[in-house]
Amino acid sequence: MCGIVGIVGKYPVNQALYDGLTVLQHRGQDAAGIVTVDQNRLRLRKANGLVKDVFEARHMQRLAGNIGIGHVRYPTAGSASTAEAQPFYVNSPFGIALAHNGNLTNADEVKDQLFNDARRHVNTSSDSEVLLNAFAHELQCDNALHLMPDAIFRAVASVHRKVRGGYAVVALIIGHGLVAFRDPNGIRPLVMGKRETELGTEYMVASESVALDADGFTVLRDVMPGEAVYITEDGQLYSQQCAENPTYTPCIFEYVYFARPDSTIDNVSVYASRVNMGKKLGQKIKKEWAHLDIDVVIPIPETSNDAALHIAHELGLQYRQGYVKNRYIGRTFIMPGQGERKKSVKRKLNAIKQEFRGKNVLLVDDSIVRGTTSGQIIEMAREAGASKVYFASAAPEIRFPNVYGIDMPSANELIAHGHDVESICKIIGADGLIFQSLEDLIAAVREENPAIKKFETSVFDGVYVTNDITQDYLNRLDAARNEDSMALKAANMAADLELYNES
Ligand SMILES: O=P(O)(O)OC[C@H]1O[C@H](OP(=O)(O)OP(=O)(O)O)[C@H](O)[C@@H]1O
Ligand SMILES: NC(=O)CC[C@H](N)C(=O)O
Ligand SMILES: [Mg+2]
Repeated sequence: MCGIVGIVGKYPVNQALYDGLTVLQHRGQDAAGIVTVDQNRLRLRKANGLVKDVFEARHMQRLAGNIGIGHVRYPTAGSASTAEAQPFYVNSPFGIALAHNGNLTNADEVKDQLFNDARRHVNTSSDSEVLLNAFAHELQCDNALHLMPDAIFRAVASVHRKVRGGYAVVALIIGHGLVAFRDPNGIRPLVMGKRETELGTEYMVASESVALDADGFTVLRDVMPGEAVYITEDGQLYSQQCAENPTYTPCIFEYVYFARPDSTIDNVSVYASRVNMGKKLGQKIKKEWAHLDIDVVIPIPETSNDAALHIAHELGLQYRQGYVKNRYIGRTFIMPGQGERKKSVKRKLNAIKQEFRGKNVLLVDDSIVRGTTSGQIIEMAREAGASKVYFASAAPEIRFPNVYGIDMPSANELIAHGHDVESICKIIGADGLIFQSLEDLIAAVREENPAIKKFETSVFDGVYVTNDITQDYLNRLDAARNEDSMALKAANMAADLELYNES
């Protein structure tokens, strides 16, 4: 789940882009990049690493200009090479840079088509470079010296017809301005806002509203599924629905795990949805586990904190922060490779013994994906002296791969795949395990915005909203991106000479 930002300002935007990316760091920890336009030229800095490490003072000085976009990456396609850090760039037409959150499900076909139709070469294995070329190709078809808003919207409409999957996009077109668009199902989030200055209105788009808050922009609204927004260099704002049959189907996992609680996505406060998840799961526990003698509720920091507190309230039990989180270690789930993830749990979390000794504890997490966290955390609870360790997950069992921008490519790596609750409980070593039902999860989020009738819930139910996911596709995805093939790719990567090679 990457993070994207874009600003059309009246003053230099480098610092605001940097600050926006910093508060979106939880969406991608692997690479970061910024592109600005200065005197008709694109200025680029991108590299692997956290925002604070990628941009040094000398890079920030180079990133001049009042208009720019930025990206933090969590790879879901291609490799982890610096060459696949974003934004990507093509020089024709006009000079375009693009940043993408999401994942295309027909990138290979589109890539072949672009070569056959337009002799366009895509140099990396990133689906985002394919998306950029698809957009550039459609803009090129117009053949005008300067594109009017209608031409840009026509190009986005053609992109919607040709590419499939999840995508929220920001792009810069030299001599024109910033274009932002969202896939026709609205799987990935995108919000826009504005800020008044003495020189006029500045506009910003971002994956989450928290980036707008950090930069002092006020939220105007979400970009609608299928909609495109075009803000010219001098600050004229145009928007148009570009999809033929848009549906409002945002990814429910944003609310479960990805987004920050202080963000509002599609008019749903992420925090409020997590409170609701806690309340609903608390009620279920009360009903189904009335016979259990739980002493205390303990969250697994940090995403589960809000849900856990409300489970405790429902049960009338104490909520205790039994684990301390090392603030210098990032999120485990979005780390590349199971080895890294496994090692990081113990470096990241440590138990406070007094909260466990002789007690029956209920540990709460937002979700169980590969079981990396839960298995180790339960072991820690026992080592700290817990008598019984029960476990509750605020999301249902994750049994199916994700194809829209979350790196869960292989069903076999999911702990719930092919297992019922009892056997998952055994594998993670708990004395009892309970999951939220999908119905309750959907209700928890919908309560905050009933206008959303449906969510993208494929990891829980195997229903893919783009209607193009076959077992054959999932098999190919698994073969290309499971742990073993990614490890092999990483080993071979050092031998690749990258086209993008600036430091
Ligand atoms: O079953 P797993 O494969 O371990 O994945 C699920 C865990 O990973 C995430 O935590 P993470 O450390 O990424 O972030 P957090 O600090 O925001 O909770 C999530 O909150 C769960 O704790
Ligand atoms: N998580 C994402 O949004 C990833 C974007 C893109 N598919 C990449 O791998 O770079
Ligand atoms: Mg967690």
